Amino acid sequence: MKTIRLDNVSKVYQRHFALHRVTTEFNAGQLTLVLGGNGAGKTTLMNLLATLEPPSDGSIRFGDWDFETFSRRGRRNIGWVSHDSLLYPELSGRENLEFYAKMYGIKNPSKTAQDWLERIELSAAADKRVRTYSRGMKQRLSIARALIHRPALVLLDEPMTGLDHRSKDVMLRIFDEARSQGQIVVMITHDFSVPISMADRVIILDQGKLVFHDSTHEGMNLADLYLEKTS
Ligand SMILES: Nc1ncnc2c1ncn2[C@@H]1O[C@H](COP(=O)(O)OP(=O)(O)OP(=O)(O)O)[C@@H](O)[C@H]1O
Repeated sequence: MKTIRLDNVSKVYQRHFALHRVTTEFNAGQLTLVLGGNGAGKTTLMNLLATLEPPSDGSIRFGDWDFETFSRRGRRNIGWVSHDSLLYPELSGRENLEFYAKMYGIKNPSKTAQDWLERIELSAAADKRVRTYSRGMKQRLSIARALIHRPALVLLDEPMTGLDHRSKDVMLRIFDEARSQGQIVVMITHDFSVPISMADRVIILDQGKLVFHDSTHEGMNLADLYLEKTS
């Protein structure tokens, strides 16, 4: 999947526009940061991209597929990191990853799990139960859980909030890898310590409208300014 294209997309809840005529696209090999204050429509946008709910109006195309087809046949191509880690606390980190690898039908689940444990720097704690992990360790494992099947679309809802430096560094490296492997990466953040420069593109939502999108260096600086003003 090379591009996800939104054309005049609106989402209405009880006569309230959570999103209002949003037109934009997300491309393979790009990391897009989605910014905006409370109630701006960020979560609604993620829910539409994850095909959890359809738009009220407008169209979303996932590569060659329309929304309906992608929601029936394409969900396997999504990796989502949200507030729910979807990890099993009584299993070890390794067991969690092996479980998900098997669920996705990955050929060599043990080796794949081990590779991921190394990439997220959790080899030493691999056989401890997840309930004993720190927040940062859980979050790193949760990223590996979401990306283990190499989804074409990676949705990240505030993945960096409250993380220690080491975990942040690991996350940034994993996002970079995802981008260089041609995945479409979309990340919501409220965390103003996330470097804007890590993104290829920034979009800002305000009361459901897309008020800013840019991928140039100057644009990134403007987005930085916006963040300073609104934080
Ligand atoms: N299921 C729903 N039913 C009714 N209204 C909703 C629903 N989901 C979202 N909204 C409304 O749509 C608007 C956008 O909400 P959304 O959660 O997408 O914003 P957000 O940018 O993610 O905000 P936050 O950062 O506070 O989570 C808000 O006014 C919200 O109250």
